[in-house]
Amino acid sequence: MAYSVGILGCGVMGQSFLSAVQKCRVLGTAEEKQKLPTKFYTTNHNEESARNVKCVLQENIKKISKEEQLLNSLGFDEYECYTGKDNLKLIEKSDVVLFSIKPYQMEEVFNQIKQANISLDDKVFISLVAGWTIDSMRELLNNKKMVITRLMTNTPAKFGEGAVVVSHTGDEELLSKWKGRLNFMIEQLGIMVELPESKMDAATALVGSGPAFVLNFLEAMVDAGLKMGIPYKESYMLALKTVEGTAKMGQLTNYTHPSVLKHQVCTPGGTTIAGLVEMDNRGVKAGVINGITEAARVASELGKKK
Ligand SMILES: NC(=O)C1=CN([C@@H]2O[C@H](COP(=O)(O)OP(=O)(O)OC[C@H]3O[C@@H](n4cnc5c(N)ncnc54)[C@H](OP(=O)(O)O)[C@@H]3O)[C@@H](O)[C@H]2O)C=CC1
Ligand SMILES: O=C(O)[C@@H]1CCC=N1
Repeated sequence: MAYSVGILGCGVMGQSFLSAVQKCRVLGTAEEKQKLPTKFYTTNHNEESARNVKCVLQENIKKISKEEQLLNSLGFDEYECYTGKDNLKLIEKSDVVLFSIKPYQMEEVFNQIKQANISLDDKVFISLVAGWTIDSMRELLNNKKMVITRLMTNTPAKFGEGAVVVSHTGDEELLSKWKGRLNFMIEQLGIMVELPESKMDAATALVGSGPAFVLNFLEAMVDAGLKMGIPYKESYMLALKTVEGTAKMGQLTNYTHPSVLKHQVCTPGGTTIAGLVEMDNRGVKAGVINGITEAARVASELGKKK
């Protein structure tokens, strides 16, 4: 069944979502493409950003296909970019609506939707918005039946390299109709796990904010290389490959506990244990744990600030 997707708030994350889905639309098999939307609508706050979304996506396609193809030659039946004033038009035209506006913009937009009296039972709402619970969305919409999915991912999702946490809710019959297609579309963002919605604030901290934490560590590694006289580019390349290689090693050893892999690097009386002890003295590990749990605490507060 052909279906349409509207991205309400097509900024950093909305564009990441579109880029990942678009990549499969361009490169996927015929069977895969059948599970993806054929029509896309997007809204942005202002006219210039709305126009820019189309340019960004056209550029993406050129990069993926390495050919001068046009959006409409790639199996997109329809593609339109609106401004925030047309959010209701986007919702009316879309079977699935992805909300990727900021948390403080949600209440106004949801009130607009409620006042417009659009029939919602056959629509699917997906929210990427940190802190907003499914219950709070259902309450504002006064709808108990429709499928509402919460999604948390991160900026690497743009390249299909995201970590994704998803929770689906809604009427059982509607869910069974949609779940397969929604999961296939969402899997284009990266590795996906389904968890209860109660874990979404934790996911927001670990996954959503995660790239910034990893980049903070990476920046420190690059700076350390520079301090020891390694030129910037070489320092960045080496630090990046060390992070990437270590991440892959975790996967390739079937998720062997990090402490076991860490032990393999430590020569008695050697460099690594000296470095680790110094980092422990400076509270690096406790700082990371406290930083991530503090991010989760803030996530739990975001939906309450109305
Ligand atoms: N950034 C991240 O790493 C992650 C963010 N999130 C969540 O994703 C959501 C979006 O974040 P992010 O993409 O970073 O934010 P951005 O500011 O990049 O995107 C928000 C978009 O919403 C548009 N917008 C604003 N008001 C309206 C309106 N009334 N109607 C329609 N569109 C509107 C803006 O338009 P314009 O371009 O014209 O300003 C903008 O493009 C947030 O809720 C955040 O919690 C989740 C995971 C990771
Ligand atoms: O910083 C934030 O609030 C958002 C949510 C996760 C990543 N960015």
